[in-house]
Amino acid sequence: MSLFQAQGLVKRFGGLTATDHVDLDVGLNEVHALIGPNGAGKSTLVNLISGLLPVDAGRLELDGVDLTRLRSNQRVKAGLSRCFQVTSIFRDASVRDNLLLAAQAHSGTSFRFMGNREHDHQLLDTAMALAERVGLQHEFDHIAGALPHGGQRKLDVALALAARPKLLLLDEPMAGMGQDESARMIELIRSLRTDMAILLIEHDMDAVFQLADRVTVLVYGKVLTSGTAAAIKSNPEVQRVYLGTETHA
Ligand SMILES: Nc1ncnc2c1ncn2[C@@H]1O[C@H](COP(=O)(O)OP(=O)(O)OP(=O)(O)O)[C@@H](O)[C@H]1O
Repeated sequence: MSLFQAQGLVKRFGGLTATDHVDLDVGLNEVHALIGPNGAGKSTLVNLISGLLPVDAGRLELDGVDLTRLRSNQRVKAGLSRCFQVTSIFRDASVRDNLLLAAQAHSGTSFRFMGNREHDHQLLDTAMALAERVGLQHEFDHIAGALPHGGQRKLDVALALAARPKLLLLDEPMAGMGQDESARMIELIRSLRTDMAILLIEHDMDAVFQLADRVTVLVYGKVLTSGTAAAIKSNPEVQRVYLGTETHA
């Protein structure tokens, strides 16, 4: 039984069908990558899943909860967190303050019976634990906007983790990174899968094939094929329509 299921998703922009009856499922602790050439509909699909765009048809379910008509913030509460292609951090605030805000936002009613001091300590512990989770504990007091690009992406991941997601959507986490930063991000993503499932949209095929258990290939809004990373890598049709075009690009 899958943790997450999308069934028959459709999204039209005028005459263009950007998402054409897409089915997708992600299992517990699975890293599932979504790939496809530019304009294939990856971002649209992620926007439908996270609730940024309403679906025209289809159904979304996470851990038995129907997400289809829920707003983005309700989907976060149901266990769906998202990192953005463009980082969503507060650049002028410290790593600590970014994480404190996120911890506060997701603290819900769990601190209801605590005094103010105890509450503040608990939030600080949570913020530090999040920093440690992504390897930013030594940059805790640094200004977020002054972190190197890879550090900012890690902070973005930590902000998404504050919601304690069951499914984490990562939209091009390796974008704009050099080789060393990419390698560290790959390690981080690999370490997260013990706690959650991950849907990864990524152009870096090396990263995709290092991380993904399964891969779904989108072309012109439709699922071309879906399978294990090894099966996708050796699929001649995928090589022709996607990997081949990447090589030539
Ligand atoms: N808001 C919108 N209004 C109209 N057309 C849109 C809109 N968003 C996306 N599209 C179109 O839908 C199609 C899919 O776009 P989408 O951005 O989802 O693809 P993508 O696979 O994420 O591409 P990329 O890899 O370049 O980010 C494209 O033809 C795009 O022009």
